[in-house]
Amino acid sequence: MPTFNINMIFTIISLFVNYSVFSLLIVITVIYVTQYYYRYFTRPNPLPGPFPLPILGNAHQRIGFEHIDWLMSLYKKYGDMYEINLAGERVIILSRPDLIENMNVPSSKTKYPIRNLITEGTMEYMKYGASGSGISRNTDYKSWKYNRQFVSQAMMTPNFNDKIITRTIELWREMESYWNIIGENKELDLKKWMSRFTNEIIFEVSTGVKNNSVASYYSTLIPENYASLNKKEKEKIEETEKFIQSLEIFDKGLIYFFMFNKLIRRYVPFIRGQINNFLKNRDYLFDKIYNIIKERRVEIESTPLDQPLRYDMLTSYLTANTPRDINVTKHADIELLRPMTDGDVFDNIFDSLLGGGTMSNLICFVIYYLGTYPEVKQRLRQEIEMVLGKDLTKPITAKDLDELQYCDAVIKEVHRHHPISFSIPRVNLEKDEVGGINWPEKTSFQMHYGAIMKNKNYWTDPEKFDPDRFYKVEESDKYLLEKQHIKDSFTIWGGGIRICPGRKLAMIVLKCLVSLIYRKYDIEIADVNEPFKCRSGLLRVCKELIVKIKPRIY
Ligand code: HEM
Repeated sequence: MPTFNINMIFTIISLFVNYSVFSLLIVITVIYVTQYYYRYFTRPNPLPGPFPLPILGNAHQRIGFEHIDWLMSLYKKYGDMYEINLAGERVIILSRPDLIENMNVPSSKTKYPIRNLITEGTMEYMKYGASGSGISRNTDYKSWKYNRQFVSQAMMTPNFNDKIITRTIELWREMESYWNIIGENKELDLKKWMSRFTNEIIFEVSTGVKNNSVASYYSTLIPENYASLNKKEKEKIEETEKFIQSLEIFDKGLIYFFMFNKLIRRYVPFIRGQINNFLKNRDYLFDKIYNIIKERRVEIESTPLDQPLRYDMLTSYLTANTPRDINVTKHADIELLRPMTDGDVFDNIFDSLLGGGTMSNLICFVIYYLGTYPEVKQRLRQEIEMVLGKDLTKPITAKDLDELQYCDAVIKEVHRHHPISFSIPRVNLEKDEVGGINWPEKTSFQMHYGAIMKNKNYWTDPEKFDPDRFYKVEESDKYLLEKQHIKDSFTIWGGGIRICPGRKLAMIVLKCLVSLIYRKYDIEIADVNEPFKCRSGLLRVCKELIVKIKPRIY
């Protein structure tokens, strides 16, 4: 079957010059559709999956579903290995541990060093070049490695864990003081508080600047306080709030650029409106972050050489491989010795800010589950008391956090049951065999953990919520399947060389905050009969969590 190029289209147009535009459109459509289905029916390694439409692929079948539920319903219909087509890209969905074992190899020799190909949608939304930059969407191994070393290094700086713990405790005390003023009988949207909390921590770690997002949010809730502020203070609060909201809007927009191709994004009326709003929001957000970078660059340049620079990720990126370099570890690889481009610095900071948002969702999920499983909350409290003692003011240490093993198990079980990262992409840069089939290089796969983490062949009674399946498993015979399979069938952070570099930081903040809250307070879900308000695009996020916070009765 020949491919139709522009000359042939002109020839066809000249043939039909006497016909109406309408007839011409019909002919072009027939040619396009025939060619589309010719390609579809002759594709290599056809797999079961929903039947696609030209231009739309399978996007129309997803309408009315959350992404996580759509993938799950297709899994139930088509099995462990099926294919979908979104924005013109064929994606193979894998829902069994043995199908994905090659994808999480923690070695530079992995055939799967990248997550996604840079699509035309990613290029538009992220304003990327062909290989991306920074870390998470980078498709060039050397450039990814170069960027990743700085994030890994930041997490390894001396006292990093202690600093995060101290900052989490400080910010918790501040947030607690606001909650106490608001009073125990008021309903709060915990999701809003948690996004500000995690954003403030991650913003400070990444940029070295305090953005006071918790205090700003509090001010917006108390009209008398807000009214007493001067114009400049109000503007600052509004700006901080706008920034947090725009990160959430950006996140929400991602799926549109993965699902719909340019034609749909540009010309389908309802979608076009949404896309324009997402792009406007993106421009605001990117400008804000670029300005932060520019300002810090000027500060560094105007700091005399004999004065030390403070340590934060942004300063580490801006000074990398320059005479002002504050990084302790230097690489021997000559190609890793260049200063960072603005694009790299931007993407690395942006990745961290998005990671902060993810943390707030997992905290909300944990709090929701603890609110609905009182016996689990009770056991968690016993552990917190055992590890931290009865003095409610005693600061938490890194050693305490290590000992909070049941807390660890609760977080894991919440994520198994209600995952944020339910489907993690991988692309092979070399041919590989998956499921007994040979796949050419640059095939897009998704490791469908949403299904893997609920598969009865790997999990005992998988629908049951029970943190014990992660707690001292080796010491009991209750969860034999888990004993054998957890390593390959569970994840929060992904795996292999692209595993989340923020996982240690996220676990510290999560465990710290859970202990600080539950040792002193009770969180009641306002309406336990209401479904948990979440949505899912590429990740599952909490939309709202209305609670009442009450001091604990001993
Ligand atoms: C509860 C919070 C978080 C969850 C559930 C989470 C989850 C994930 C997952 C599943 C991946 C993909 C890994 C893979 O492909 O195998 C990832 C990648 C990544 N995460 Fe996180 N993350 C969280 C917090 C953070 C934080 C706080 C940061 C910032 C410091 C961060 C920075 C990143 C980056 C930069 C990547 C890309 C890594 C690469 O491509 O090399 N994440 N995360």
